[in-house]
Amino acid sequence: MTATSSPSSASSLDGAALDGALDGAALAAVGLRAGYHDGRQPVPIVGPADLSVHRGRFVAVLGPNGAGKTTLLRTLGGVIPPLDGRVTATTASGTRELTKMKRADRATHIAVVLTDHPDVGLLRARDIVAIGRHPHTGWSGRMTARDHQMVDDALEAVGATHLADRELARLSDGQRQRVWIARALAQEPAVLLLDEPTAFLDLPGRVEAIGLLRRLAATRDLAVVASIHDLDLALRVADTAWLLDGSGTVEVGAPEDLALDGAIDRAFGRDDIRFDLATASFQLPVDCCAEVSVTGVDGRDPDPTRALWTGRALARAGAVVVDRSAWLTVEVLPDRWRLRGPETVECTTLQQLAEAVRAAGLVVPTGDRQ
Ligand SMILES: Nc1ncnc2c1ncn2[C@@H]1O[C@H](COP(=O)(O)OP(=O)(O)OP(=O)(O)O)[C@@H](O)[C@H]1O
Repeated sequence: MTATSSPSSASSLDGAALDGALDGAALAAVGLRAGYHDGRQPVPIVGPADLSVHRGRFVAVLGPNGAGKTTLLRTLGGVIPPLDGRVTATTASGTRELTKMKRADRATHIAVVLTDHPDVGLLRARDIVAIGRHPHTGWSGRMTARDHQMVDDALEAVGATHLADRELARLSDGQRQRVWIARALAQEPAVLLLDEPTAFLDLPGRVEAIGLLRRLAATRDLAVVASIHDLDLALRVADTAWLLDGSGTVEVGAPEDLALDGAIDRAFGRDDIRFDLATASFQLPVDCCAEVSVTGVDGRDPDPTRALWTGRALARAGAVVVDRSAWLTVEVLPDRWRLRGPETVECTTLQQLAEAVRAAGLVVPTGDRQ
């Protein structure tokens, strides 16, 4: 894992160091400090950080509320200038600093999808996507056959061809999000930056949106960088995570490395809510009232899927599953559960099992729970 909180800043970097740091990245930041101005006073939120993303890769920007994800993405997209350091783009014509690129040139390399979309009145989806062609159409704004083809292509890439002639205002949140992504694709960028692309979507919609971004990264050779609040989803699909902990530090690494290293828990965990490595999820605190061993038929290993959901129901009931023999045993059978304790209880649902464990666990004096 690369911790990127090094105190280097752009002022201390010469050209060679900069080139070394880029290493062919489609977008890179060296010694970057991102933040805002309070009057004339700069207020750094993120950095100093060295970051880079290559084409074909999917980076998830993670961190708790207010950690600076939006500020970082806006800075990387050239929407706001860095407080310090450099953001550079590597195109076919070489590596250039973002702040020195013409706006149209930047727009053909980097497309940004933020959360605050403009009010587009009665424009149809196709009209919105066509706006993405502006960096290519020049001052006349006249669309060629190729431009129209690119609009169709972008709509198709996000699965929104059937929405082309619908007014944006009449689409669902998920459909609208697809159109905004299509507009960004119509720019034919190498880098796609998205701020919370799954906001307002239901769970299947979020899975679908993240799947789409991952597919776009692979099939269109795009460098995709997206801030995502769905930690579980992000940890599963991102090639790399940029983890912001709110102190300015950005930890960079494979999601699994960041999890094992404890960085995810450090960034998100609170006194009573911890990131549990065994389940890759946040665990709510429960008052443990009983230890339970879980077995399959005749003491054999249980079916892993049924055991997983059994463990969840037991945890909710305040029981902790242990690997040794315990005062309570749950036998996971193909069609039911058998709880052995002070008495044996047959349960046909996990709801019944949870209730039975609660009842059994509560009568055990703490000192007797070995
Ligand atoms: N222009 C600004 N003026 C004042 N404060 C700002 C400005 N821009 C950002 N901030 C502050 O910087 C911090 C980081 O904001 P940012 O929106 O980047 O966080 P975030 O990680 O995207 O949060 P969330 O997950 O809630 O969207 C916040 O405390 C925010 O209030």
